[in-house]
Amino acid sequence: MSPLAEPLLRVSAVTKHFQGVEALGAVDLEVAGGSVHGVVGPNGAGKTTLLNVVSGYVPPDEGRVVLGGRDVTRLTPQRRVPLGIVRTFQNIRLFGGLTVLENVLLGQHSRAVTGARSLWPLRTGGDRRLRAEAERSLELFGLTDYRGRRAAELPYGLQKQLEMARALAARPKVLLLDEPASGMTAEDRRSLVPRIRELRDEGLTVVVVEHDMDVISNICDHVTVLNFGRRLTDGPPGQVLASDEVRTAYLGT
Ligand SMILES: Nc1ncnc2c1ncn2[C@@H]1O[C@H](COP(=O)(O)OP(=O)(O)OP(=O)(O)O)[C@@H](O)[C@H]1O
Repeated sequence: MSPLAEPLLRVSAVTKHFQGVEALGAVDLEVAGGSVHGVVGPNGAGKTTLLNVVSGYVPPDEGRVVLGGRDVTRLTPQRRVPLGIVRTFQNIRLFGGLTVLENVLLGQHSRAVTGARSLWPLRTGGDRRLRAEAERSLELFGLTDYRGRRAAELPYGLQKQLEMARALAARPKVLLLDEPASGMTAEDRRSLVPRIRELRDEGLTVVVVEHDMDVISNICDHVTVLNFGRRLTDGPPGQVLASDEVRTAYLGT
């Protein structure tokens, strides 16, 4: 990002404590539109808390979250989705009894309305445009052949892909992925990389928390490293991941 460009997402001086533990201490994050931005760091560094603050699941003690110039710090997660902040979770949260396609259709409607009307496309078969969009999300994540299967029946790696397909269906401006590669087979991990790149090439902005450094270095334009709730450093992945201070933070030596 050029120093003059306004980031699409800006987190400013966010602090969060849990019972005296500082999970985040005055953390800044600037995410350029159309980029993939990685957030890495050792266990307990504050990565998920940062995603929770950006998506609205955890209110910060101090600091601000601004999307496209609009302050969203006080909005609920549900109010942030239609504005374009959509996330996946470390622990999968799907509707196991619904089909793969139905899960994606529900994802589409989380961007507009909540309550009974949000089930409208399931009841009526949905309109063609929404269907086509849902099919596209399924295709992108290799789920087309599974569209009629109950989500709970899918193997774990495909459930993770479905979580991403459903989040994508909400048409995010910023897609927040919490450990998308965790629990996936090596093959699933390999297929994740081109999928996320393709989304970025289409203009989507992605913030990804991930422990797999191969995935991070293959998909990210920029990486922020957290350590003990503080921003240790940030920059291009090659430079950041090779730095001595980052290696020391990970190895604890
Ligand atoms: N709801 C909570 N209640 C109490 N403490 C919490 C809560 N959420 C996070 N913490 C604490 O805040 C700190 C940061 O946790 P967080 O989950 O954000 O780290 P992380 O970098 O995502 O870790 P991991 O890589 O293990 O998922 C940890 O000390 C954690 O125990």
